[in-house]
Amino acid sequence: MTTPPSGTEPPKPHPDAPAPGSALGTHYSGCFGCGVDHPTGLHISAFTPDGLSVEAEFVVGEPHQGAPLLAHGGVLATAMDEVIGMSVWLFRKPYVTGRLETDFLLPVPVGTTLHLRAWCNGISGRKAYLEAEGRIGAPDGPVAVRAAALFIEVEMEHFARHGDAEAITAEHHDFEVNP
Ligand SMILES: CCCCCCCC/C=C\CCCCCCCC(=O)SCCNC(=O)CCNC(=O)[C@H](O)C(C)(C)COP(=O)(O)OP(=O)(O)OC[C@H]1O[C@@H](n2cnc3c(N)ncnc32)[C@H](O)[C@@H]1OP(=O)(O)O
Repeated sequence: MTTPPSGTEPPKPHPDAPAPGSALGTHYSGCFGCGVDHPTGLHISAFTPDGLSVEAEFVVGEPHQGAPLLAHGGVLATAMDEVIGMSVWLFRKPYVTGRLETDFLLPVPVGTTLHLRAWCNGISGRKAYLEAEGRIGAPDGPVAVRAAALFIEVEMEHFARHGDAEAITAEHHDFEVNP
């Protein structure tokens, strides 16, 4: 379910994608994954090396423990969800997570810098097929976490209808609630 149908072309960068090397801002200041105003969030900040994929570093801290001095798997899955969500936003359409599969290959001690990378394997209709990995200590370090995801394209109205339209217009000035 997270593998693109055969014949799906690899994606090309969107004409409005950020330039290679650009930092990606937060999509919402209150986001648990990337929000700058979130008091206890993961505060993941990322950049795109190529307009198609995303790279970020996440330092595992004491608030992220599951077992003593080891990262909680759900926190690591959140980090994967976040960088995958950032990477699909490069295609300049809103998507939500439909399915997120996570493989935990190595324990991740508190204090570890996880080097995260997310990329898209293909888009077919409303479905985007994505992957991510988290490597310990360096961009070519051992893979501790791997994820595969199916994200589903939605209208911006999805967030207004189910969430807070005013918060969206406050941060996405191009979004009109009643266009
Ligand atoms: C202030 C601004 C805010 C706005 C910012 C916008 C830009 C964002 C930018 C950057 C983001 C960066 C970071 C984000 C990171 C976090 C992402 C998250 O965690 S998102 C939250 C968790 N996910 C949900 O809450 C989804 C809840 N689910 C739903 O709302 C619906 O189920 C939805 C929209 C996913 C699908 O519902 P339907 O009614 O539109 O469509 P149907 O027909 O059910 O599905 C379409 C196709 O997808 C398949 N599908 C759907 N769910 C599936 C699943 N779980 N597994 C497999 N296939 C699935 C279906 O089988 C169908 O396929 P067939 O067209 O028939 O081939």
